[in-house]
Amino acid sequence: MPVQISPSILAADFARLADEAAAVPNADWLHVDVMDYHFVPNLTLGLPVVEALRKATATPLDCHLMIADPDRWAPPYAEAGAGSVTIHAEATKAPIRTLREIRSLGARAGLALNPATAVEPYEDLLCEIDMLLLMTVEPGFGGQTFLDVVLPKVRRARALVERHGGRVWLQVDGGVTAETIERCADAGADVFVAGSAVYGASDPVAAIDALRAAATRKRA
Ligand SMILES: O=C(CO)[C@H](O)[C@H](O)COP(=O)(O)O
Ligand SMILES: [Co+2]
Repeated sequence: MPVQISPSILAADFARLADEAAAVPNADWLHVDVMDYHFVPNLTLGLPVVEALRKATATPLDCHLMIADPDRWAPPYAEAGAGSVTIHAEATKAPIRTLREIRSLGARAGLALNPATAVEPYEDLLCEIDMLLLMTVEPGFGGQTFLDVVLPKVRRARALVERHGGRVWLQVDGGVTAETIERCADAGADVFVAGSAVYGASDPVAAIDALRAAATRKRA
């Protein structure tokens, strides 16, 4: 699978979201961080903004739900037209039911793991998901420092994914820069979220090209 880059609008100007989406035409996805003050100590945006963004851009939306009770709140994001909906393993009480519902509504289903959550207990769920998201910062805020301590888990996750046919995408999120992306790609990630490294750059298009080139070099 070719490298994919998913710029996080968490680092964009929330007053100009349609323009900010248009500023990254070379992005594969637009990463939308939904936070609720409960699962994480921050509040961002929700369904109405996702619905509005869906109409404002042709780039598929990669919704990362950092919310309590995703079993109740995740399916509407798929109904709203998100291309991918990711729920946290630490928050769901019925992952299989919720992941199946997301898929049945036409979206790709993702499962996210916090930095300290082991991947091995979720091996049997790989057949229920299209993407595994490994957080490389503690969730809640953009602009944090990449946690190298997660890299061995990325390698173990890649091995598990390959053992199950290699179909599941492996996403890393948090502190991904032109420098840290190489280590992530080397460990086996193939979908890269980048907020500050894209929207904090003077030229977001060039920043995406540079991230993609660095990751592709390492995966080759
Ligand atoms: O899920 C997230 C934080 O919880 C964000 O997607 C992530 O932090 C991206 O921002 P940056 O690239 O600036 O770290
Ligand atoms: Co995110």
